Amino acid sequence: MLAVQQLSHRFKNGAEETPVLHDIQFRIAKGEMVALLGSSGSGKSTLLNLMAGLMKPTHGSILINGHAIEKMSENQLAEFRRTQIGFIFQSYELIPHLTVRENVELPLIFQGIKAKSRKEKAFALLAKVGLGDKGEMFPSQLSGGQQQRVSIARSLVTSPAIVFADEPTGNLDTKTEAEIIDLLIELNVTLSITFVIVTHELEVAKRTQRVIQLRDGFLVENEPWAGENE
Ligand SMILES: Nc1ncnc2c1ncn2[C@@H]1O[C@H](COP(=O)(O)OP(=O)(O)OP(=O)(O)O)[C@@H](O)[C@H]1O
Repeated sequence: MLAVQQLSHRFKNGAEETPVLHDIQFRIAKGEMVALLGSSGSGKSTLLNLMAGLMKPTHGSILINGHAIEKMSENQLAEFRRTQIGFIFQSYELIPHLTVRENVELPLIFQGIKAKSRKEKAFALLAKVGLGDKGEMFPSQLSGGQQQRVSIARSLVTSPAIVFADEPTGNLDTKTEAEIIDLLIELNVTLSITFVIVTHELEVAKRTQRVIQLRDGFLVENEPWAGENE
């Protein structure tokens, strides 16, 4: 489903070059839930941006469902991201003047899906994330955990091949964090969604099936998680 092959990346600022990722290699199978773990500055965001096609790597390849995304044109990439990739952000990134339902529908508008079908899909997903009765409220009327549930519903509405979550519980208290991870696990199991969860928290990584760990831009661990899968 996702294959990262001999991936290296360096940032260039004038004459100065900053090597950030070094010969990264791993695979993620369909339906896996993987944590990308590493401390601040280890290269997680850079790797995420490369896997999501937001940047081109200096060297190497990223294949999603057999498509080498670094070879795509900007237009192809934009279309690929819209249809195949879901995103969940630390700060939810909901549009404040749209209702919860309209926020979830938004990715479908860009796909030209008709209003009735959009609404049905949005409500079905809101019910799945436990917000079936909140569709006509505005994001500011919801708690942080509920807003993150909306953003999770939005990430799934296009039925993407893979969902990238960037520190999805970074703004939440411990109890809400556990509830959001519970929800992601449930969605992973019931809908076979492939999730990559970027985190610097070991507690979050421990709940996933597998951890891919970065240290100073090198892969240090890429094994099935041996420990407690609470
Ligand atoms: N545009 C850029 N130009 C130069 N260096 C950069 C650039 N973006 C990131 N870096 C450097 O790359 C390294 C990895 O950064 P990255 O943001 O990928 O780490 P991270 O693990 O996501 O950290 P955090 O958890 O703090 O977000 C850091 O040393 C950072 O300073």
